[in-house]
Amino acid sequence: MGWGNWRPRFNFGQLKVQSKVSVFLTMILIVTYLFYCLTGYCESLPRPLYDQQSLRGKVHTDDGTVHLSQPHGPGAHWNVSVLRELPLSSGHESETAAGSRGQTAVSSSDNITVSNNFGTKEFPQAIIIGVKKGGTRALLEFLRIHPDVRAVGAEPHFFDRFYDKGLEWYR
Ligand SMILES: Nc1ncnc2c1ncn2[C@@H]1O[C@H](COP(=O)(O)OS(=O)(=O)O)[C@@H](OP(=O)(O)O)[C@H]1O
Repeated sequence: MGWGNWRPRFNFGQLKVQSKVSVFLTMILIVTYLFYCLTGYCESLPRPLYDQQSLRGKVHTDDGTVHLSQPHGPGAHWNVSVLRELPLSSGHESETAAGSRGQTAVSSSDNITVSNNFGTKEFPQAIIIGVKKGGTRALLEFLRIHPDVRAVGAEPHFFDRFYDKGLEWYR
């Protein structure tokens, strides 16, 4: 056993096979990634909301409140839903007025306003109030179809249950 017997033992045939396999696996990964991208699975970021001019401003009220009906009798129950409308921008208005409401709106030349107010905390611009079984849910769902309307998912019960938590909680 001397130094003369030592020789590096490279198995070039095995290396070739391994590199072919790794290239093949990389190709599979790339093809899979492209497939998922093409079928829409890469859309993880929230999309900006496009303000459509023809559908603008139908929900907005001056005092921001909509009263649907009044409760009758003792124990009558109010249903309250909260609506938030996206900026009412008419092309030139968006930068100033929307900005003063803490929202970001960018107006483009073809009258499409891109507004991105994710993460902002604002009070609602309209509140749906109605008795139990008065059909408030149906009204909310119809309004929610409008692309400029954002509404809370469930009834927030701020006025009857969580009023003590204050306006910061409500916002
Ligand atoms: N347009 C119209 N016409 C007649 N009835 C209607 C309408 N829209 C909603 N509804 C009925 O209203 C009931 C639901 O009301 P609410 O959304 O206020 O329900 S809840 O109190 O919040 O649970 C619910 O009634 P029930 O199915 O008897 O529960 C709905 O069917």
